[in-house]
Amino acid sequence: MQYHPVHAPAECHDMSDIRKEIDHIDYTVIQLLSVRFNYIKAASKFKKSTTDVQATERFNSMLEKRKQWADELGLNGEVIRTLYADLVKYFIAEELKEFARK
Ligand SMILES: O=C(O)C(=O)C[C@]1(C(=O)O)C=C[C@@H](O)C=C1
Repeated sequence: MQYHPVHAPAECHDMSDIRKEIDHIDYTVIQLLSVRFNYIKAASKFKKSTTDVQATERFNSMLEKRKQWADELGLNGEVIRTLYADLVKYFIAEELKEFARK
């Protein structure tokens, strides 16, 4: 992902600069989560059962990959894994609602 900061971390003059960047980063992350959510809702079209919606094998491999990516990028992989597990459980609940509507 390309993120274009106004100030790089080392160029921030004060906490206001720091917090503006943090707000901008988090808004970008949440925008992308909302884009991700649209794909989740579209996924239910291709699923034949609630077991397909839950896709446990993909759920587990997807979490492992995020953990690996996080570790490679200097974050705590376990923390990111837990964060994604919580997030995607919410997405699965929404996908199940979408599946029930079709
Ligand atoms: O890959 C799928 O089958 C999806 O529905 C997407 C997704 C995800 O959010 O990444 C959601 C539910 C499944 O548990 C696995 C993955």
